[in-house]
Amino acid sequence: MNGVSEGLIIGTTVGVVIGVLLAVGILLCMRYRRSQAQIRSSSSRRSSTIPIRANGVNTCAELSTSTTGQESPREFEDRGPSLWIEGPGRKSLISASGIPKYAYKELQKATSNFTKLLGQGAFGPVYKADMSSGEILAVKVLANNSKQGEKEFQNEVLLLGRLHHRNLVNLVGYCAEKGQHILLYAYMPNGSLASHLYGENSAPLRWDLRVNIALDVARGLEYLHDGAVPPVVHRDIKSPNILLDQSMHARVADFGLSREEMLTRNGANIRGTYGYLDPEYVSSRSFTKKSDVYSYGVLLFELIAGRNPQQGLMEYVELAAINADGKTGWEEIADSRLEGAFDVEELNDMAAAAYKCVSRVSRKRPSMRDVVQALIRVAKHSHSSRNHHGRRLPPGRTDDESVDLEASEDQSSASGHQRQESVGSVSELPDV
Ligand SMILES: Nc1ncnc2c1ncn2[C@@H]1O[C@H](COP(=O)(O)OP(=O)(O)OP(=O)(O)O)[C@@H](O)[C@H]1O
Repeated sequence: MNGVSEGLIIGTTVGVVIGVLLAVGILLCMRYRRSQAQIRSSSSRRSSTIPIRANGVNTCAELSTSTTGQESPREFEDRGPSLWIEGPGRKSLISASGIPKYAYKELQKATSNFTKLLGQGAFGPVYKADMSSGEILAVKVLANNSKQGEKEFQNEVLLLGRLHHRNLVNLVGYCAEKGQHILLYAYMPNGSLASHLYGENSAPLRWDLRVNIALDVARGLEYLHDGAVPPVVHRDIKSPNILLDQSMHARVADFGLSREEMLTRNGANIRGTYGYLDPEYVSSRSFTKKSDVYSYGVLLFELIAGRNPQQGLMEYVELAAINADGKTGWEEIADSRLEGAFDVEELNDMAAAAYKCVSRVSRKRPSMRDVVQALIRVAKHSHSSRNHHGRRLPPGRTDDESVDLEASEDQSSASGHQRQESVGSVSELPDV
């Protein structure tokens, strides 16, 4: 009898424990579901505050899983539907496709009432902002008088919220208050490539840094052309739009913003910057990825020659091309500030790639994917000769690039591209 009552007690206790555990489990499950639903509705409320306007090539609906996008939103999304970020005095919910909205007052304080001017661009002034969280941002206030301000704002907020790459100046927030349209970007402490190439107070850029910058920009553009779906055409690649971060990595800025149209002498409207404009675009008015490739070729020649188009860069290039057969002999246009400290083979390979990019016939220009592969080989050569002659890594730049270069090579061979190992492999680019 004793045995029976003991069994009854044990059975009842086990039953009660299981019941309690089940009840707690169900409760936790319900709370979790409710919090997920709240997050979802809150994030969709936030997304709906972002003005959306699908508008041709400069709009991006979704990103592909392209291997070129090291920081692709797909990766971001895979970590969960949304992330919370917290800073002193504010709490923002970031949805996978959205970006945080900042209060005008907060920006007013961080920019000392919009007095810390970094510079003035075609879209309006850019200020440095010291946020209370300790973050430093660049705040671009879109000019009120800009006819296209609203459209550009809508384009960029929507587009940049979805584009993430380490070679792009990523949008980190926006503000739409008091009739103002403001874009917030990561602050690039080393300024623009133009300021390094042409600034009187800047030390000359070393050759190995120029090679790295060329590859960084090519990767940023490759991501825009081949990683974004639908593809994004930049339309204004030039040295002032290439910014350098704290490690001297280059990042492409100002994409998604459509510049005010310029009037040509014959009265027709074109967009972009003189000297970088694809001649085919000027005659056909049709801007394509290959028009970006042309502007990128001009930028490569800027890196080589230390001159900009306003200083007669392309005339200089055409003169040199007469002697250079397109592949060798480019050293005669090398920037005098380099004082001969460059590898002739690397310079010729970079110039040969640049020359193909600036072909007058767009279909003869390489894709950015091909340019990246050619520049990887130049950069690899540059890295290995630096290692051979003792390490001379730029300040802040680590040797992890060599790992990156390997990874990208693997990707190209995985996708069936057969590449030869010599530096002279730019010959694989289409002939001009
Ligand atoms: N994220 C940033 N970090 C640091 N400085 C920046 C940043 N964005 C812009 N700047 C600086 O602010 C100034 C204005 O930049 P903006 O991009 O508006 O115009 P721009 O590229 O000089 O000219 P344009 O608008 O004609 O292309 C430039 O000196 C630029 O280097």
